[in-house]
Amino acid sequence: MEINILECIEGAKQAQGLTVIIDVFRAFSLECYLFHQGAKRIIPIGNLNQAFALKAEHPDWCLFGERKGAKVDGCDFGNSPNEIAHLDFSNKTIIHTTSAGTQGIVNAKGADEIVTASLVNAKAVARYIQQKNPDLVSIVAMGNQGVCRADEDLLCAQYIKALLERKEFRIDQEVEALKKGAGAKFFDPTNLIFPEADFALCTNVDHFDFVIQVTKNGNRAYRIQ
Ligand SMILES: O=C(O)[C@H](CS(=O)(=O)O)OP(=O)(O)O
Repeated sequence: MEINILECIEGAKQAQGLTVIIDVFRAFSLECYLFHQGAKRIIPIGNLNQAFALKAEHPDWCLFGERKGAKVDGCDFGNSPNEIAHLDFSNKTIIHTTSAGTQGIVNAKGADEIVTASLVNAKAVARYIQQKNPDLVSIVAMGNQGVCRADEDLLCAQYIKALLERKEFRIDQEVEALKKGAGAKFFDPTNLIFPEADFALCTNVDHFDFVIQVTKNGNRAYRIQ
């Protein structure tokens, strides 16, 4: 099995084989919580206008929209797992558009198959890949706004690669280090966009035992396994 780590939207464009699109802070952590809280399916969207048009056609669907970390005006929710904690999304269809995560999905046009990942379901994703045993795996760390490196996404990519290669990886230590690095924004009292509680929710390593798979045409995501 050949495993390549790629980064950002440009990396997603190059991805081939079984492709893992990673966004730890916060898109694909949020999606795990949404499925855990009952969501039926998620529609990943790149373009905001398209997301609003879909919501207008289906007013009962929930629209989650984020740009530069902030909730987009007119959306039902932003990108924060804390914002939706304890809400019931049973049987709901979710429209999700974000700066980085969903951009990765819509740009991974060369992928044979797409699954998303974050620290909260990394081990489940590695197990899924091991079961499928593809020749080629592309792991894409989506980064900040899809254009520059985010340490938490690269960390998750390296963790999944280490699991696939059965190598030791000190994930707890690395997550702790994020508090003073890429995750410091969650602890900055002047920052009103990233709630502190999101850090713990997004770094709850291997909390979920399921995988999120995107359909071949890239326009629906479902919880599998
Ligand atoms: O909402 C988020 O946490 C991020 C913001 S940024 O674009 O990465 O700075 O969006 P996401 O698409 O979840 O990475």
